[in-house]
Amino acid sequence: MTEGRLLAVLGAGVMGETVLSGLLRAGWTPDQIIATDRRPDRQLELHEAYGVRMVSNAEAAAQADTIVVVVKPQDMRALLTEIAPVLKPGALVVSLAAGVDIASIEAQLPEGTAVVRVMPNTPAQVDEGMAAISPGAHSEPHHLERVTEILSATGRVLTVPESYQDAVTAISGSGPAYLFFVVEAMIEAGVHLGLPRDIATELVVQTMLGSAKLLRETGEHPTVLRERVTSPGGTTAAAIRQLEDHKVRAAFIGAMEAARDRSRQLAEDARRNGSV
Ligand SMILES: NC(=O)C1=CN([C@@H]2O[C@H](COP(=O)(O)OP(=O)(O)OC[C@H]3O[C@@H](n4cnc5c(N)ncnc54)[C@H](OP(=O)(O)O)[C@@H]3O)[C@@H](O)[C@H]2O)C=CC1
Ligand SMILES: O=C(O)[C@@H]1CCC=N1
Repeated sequence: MTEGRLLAVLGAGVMGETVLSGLLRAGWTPDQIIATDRRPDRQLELHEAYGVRMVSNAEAAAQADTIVVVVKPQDMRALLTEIAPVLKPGALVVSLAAGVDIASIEAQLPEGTAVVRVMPNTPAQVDEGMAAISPGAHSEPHHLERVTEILSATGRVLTVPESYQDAVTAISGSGPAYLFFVVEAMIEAGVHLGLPRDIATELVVQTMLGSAKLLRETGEHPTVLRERVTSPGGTTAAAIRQLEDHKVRAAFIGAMEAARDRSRQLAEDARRNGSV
C-alpha cells in the first residue's frame, strides 16, 4: 500500500523520530522516507541510525506525497512559510503539533491543501501508541485512511472532531508523563519504605504494565478492578483513604484542565506572535 509513496518527516525530534522509526519497524523501507531537522549533528545521527535520506525542508516538500510536520507549535509558521511555495501538488500535510488548529495551517498553505491534525503519544516507540486524528476542510476519506495506516504502524488510531483535540492532548498526548510521574512517586515511596531501588523499580513497572493489560484484556471498569484489590479493612483501603484525603482525584482533573488550557493557549500564542 505504501509503494510509490514518499513520506517526509519535517522536524525529526522526539516525536518525529518516533514516527520514522515506527514506520521502519512496520516494514517501510528507508527509501520510502525522507526527513529534516535543523541541526546537522541530529541529521547525521538519524541518517546513521535509520539509513533515511536527510534533506532540506524545501526538498522534502517538493518530493513527498505525505508531509508529516513535527516541529514545536512556535516553529510552525517558519516551517509552513518555507514549504508552502514548493509543496508537491496533491500532497497531504499531517500536523502533529499540539494546539495548532487546522484552519491556521490551511491558511498558510496553497488553497485546497489537504491537512490532517494528529495528537500522537510516545508509547508509539514500543508500538503501543494512541493517536487521535481529525480531518481538515479539504481532506477526504482516503487521506484519513492514509494517516490511519501510517499511525497504525505504532499503535491505535481514533478519528475525532477537531474540537476534541485540546482535551485529547491533555489525556493521551501528555498522559504518558502523568503515568511516569506516578511510577516515579511509587518507586520513591518504595525506597522510603526501605526497599532497594532496583527492586522497587521492578515491582512498580511490572505492576503498571500488568494493571494496564488487565484493563485492556478484561474490559472491566477500573472501579471494579480497584474494588477487587481492596479487601475490607485491608492495606489498599488504607492507602486509597490517603489518596482521597490528599485530593489526588481532584488534582488529576485540575492537571488535565491545565493541559487542555495550555493547548488552547499554544494556538493563541502562535496566532498572536505570528507563528501560524
Ligand atoms: N513529545 C511528545 O510526547 C509529543 C509531542 N507532540 C508534538 O510534536 C511536536 C514536536 O515535539 P517534540 O518532538 O517533543 O519536540 P522536539 O524539540 O524534540 O522536536 C522538534 C524538532 O524539530 C526541529 N525543528 C524546528 N524547526 C525546524 C525547521 N524549521 N526545520 C527542521 N527542523 C526543525 C527541532 O530542532 P531544534 O532542536 O533545533 O529546535 C527539533 O529537533 C510538537 O509540536 C509537540 O506538540 C505531540 C504529541 C506528543
Ligand atoms: O508537552 C507538550 O506540549 C507535548 C504535547 C503533548 C505531549 N507533549
